[in-house]
Amino acid sequence: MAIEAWFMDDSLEDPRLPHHRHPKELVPLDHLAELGVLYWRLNPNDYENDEELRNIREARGYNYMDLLNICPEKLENYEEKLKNFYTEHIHADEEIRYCLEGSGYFDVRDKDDRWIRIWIKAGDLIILPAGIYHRFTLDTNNYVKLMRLFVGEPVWTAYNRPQEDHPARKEYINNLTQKIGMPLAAY
Ligand SMILES: CSCCC(=O)C(=O)O
Ligand SMILES: [Fe+2]
Repeated sequence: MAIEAWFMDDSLEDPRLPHHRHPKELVPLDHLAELGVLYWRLNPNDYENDEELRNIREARGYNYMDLLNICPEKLENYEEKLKNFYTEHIHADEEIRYCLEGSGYFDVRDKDDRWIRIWIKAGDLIILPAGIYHRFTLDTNNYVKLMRLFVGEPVWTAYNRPQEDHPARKEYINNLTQKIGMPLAAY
């Protein structure tokens, strides 16, 4: 089954709940592609020898790789990190995450500033473009093991919203406007 994504409700309940709207409003993958979010489904078993992953890394220049276990036992400053992950932010570079075990939610803002929740599970590799507002939370399963990829020396700096004057944000909005072919008054 492909990755699932949906528009979120406005409730302030526990972020680890799904936060579907009622009735559910699912978001098709091509809608995510319009926002510059890319996605692959890979085989997470034996990822060290996976040719598909190797090809993606080669094609996109992802020479840096590390693994991140998000659970209280394995992640230092667990609470604080999770709080930061769930604070809306952008980066100057792509955010590339490959889920090897467990699951979690990447929330991204669409062109109308609505939250889209993307549910990633083992085998899902997603790329968020530089400059897209996003955040991350675990789901009620409370565990994820992620591979992080990067071009060159990794920079994980998060710039919290608002960042309308950040060059990466400006460029992102520019690309988005060109893709859609009309000005975005809201920005
Ligand atoms: C740890 S995965 C996702 C959290 C995030 O957005 C980030 O690391 O910048
Ligand atoms: Fe991020």
